[in-house]
Amino acid sequence: MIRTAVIGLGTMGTGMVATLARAGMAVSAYDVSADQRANALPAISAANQVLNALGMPDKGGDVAPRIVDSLADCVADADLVIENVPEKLDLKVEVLHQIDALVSGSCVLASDTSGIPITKLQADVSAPGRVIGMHWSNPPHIIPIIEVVAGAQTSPETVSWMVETVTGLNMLPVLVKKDVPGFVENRILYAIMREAVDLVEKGVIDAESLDTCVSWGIGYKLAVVGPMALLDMAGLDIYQAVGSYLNEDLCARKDVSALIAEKTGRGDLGMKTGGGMFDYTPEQVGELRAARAKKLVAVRRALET
Ligand SMILES: NC(=O)C1=CN([C@@H]2O[C@H](COP(=O)(O)OP(=O)(O)OC[C@H]3O[C@@H](n4cnc5c(N)ncnc54)[C@H](O)[C@@H]3O)[C@@H](O)[C@H]2O)C=CC1
Ligand SMILES: Cc1ncc(C(=O)O)c(C(=O)O)c1O
Repeated sequence: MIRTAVIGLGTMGTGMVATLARAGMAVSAYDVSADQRANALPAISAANQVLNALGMPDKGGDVAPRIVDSLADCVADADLVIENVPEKLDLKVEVLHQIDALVSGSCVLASDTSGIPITKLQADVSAPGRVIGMHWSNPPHIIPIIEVVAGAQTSPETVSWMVETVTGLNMLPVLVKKDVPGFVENRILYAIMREAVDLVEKGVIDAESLDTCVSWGIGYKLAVVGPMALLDMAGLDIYQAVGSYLNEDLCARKDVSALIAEKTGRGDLGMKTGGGMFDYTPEQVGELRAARAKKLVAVRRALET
């Protein structure tokens, strides 16, 4: 049995814990915040309900995840530690450094970073060969892909072990061949996000209609026909013709838009604070999560056929 420790129980941590436990791993989890630790078990239980709806085999039996109040206790005896703290380079380097001092020489240190190059995260660790990117997608218990990313010093054995481990979770490992910022998934997502925010900011479309356009247009289509296959479906001549006047007009700003900077500056971070691009009551947050999970389960079922 693989013993896994999850560090950070925010948006990503609890669904991850449910997925790992479900696959038969012994899971312990830690968050620096007592509130987050207190809220973790109900969130893990909600994720488990979704895994039931997905028909995921339960290899975990009676072994419930342990939520602990010290990092040392959490990672003691772990074969795999998944770092899942906020996306700040210094914080991640510090947390990995602390974990490194607490684990055995064979423990794999994985990071769920959204796109910080793994080469930067392994620089301050005693055995950099065991550090690897394990990038889940939100909600982590529903979206089946996990990007596996080697840094410059990651060993081939760690990469093979991670690919096998991800497969054992009933997830789809996607091996990223170069340690580029954002890996693959977020390079694509952030190209879309930059253009989407720019269109709303410029008043070309309102936020709600933008979502309708993307979800029922390219979102729906790309789930079935990936971008490379879509080129062939549309015709490369069409892409050549449209790209030759459109590419130069697309948003190419290097900073993050003022609209987002203003909102984050005010603490409007989205569902976790009750307001972001849209507003939410606590009840609506719960209802939206459940409704979206139900739809994602149905779509995944349909796509798997
Ligand atoms: N939110 C998303 O859609 C996705 C996020 N990620 C990445 O996953 C990581 C975590 O993201 P979220 O869960 O969204 O963040 P979050 O802010 O919701 O949760 C982070 C948690 O880490 C805890 N924490 C902070 N410092 C800590 C420390 N020293 N030790 C233990 N716990 C600590 C916080 O209390 C918080 O509960 C980030 O690197 C993020 O970029 C990856 C995929 C998707
Ligand atoms: C806005 C945003 N940023 C990062 C990620 C990620 O995959 O790291 C996600 C996600 O959906 O998983 C995201 O929505």
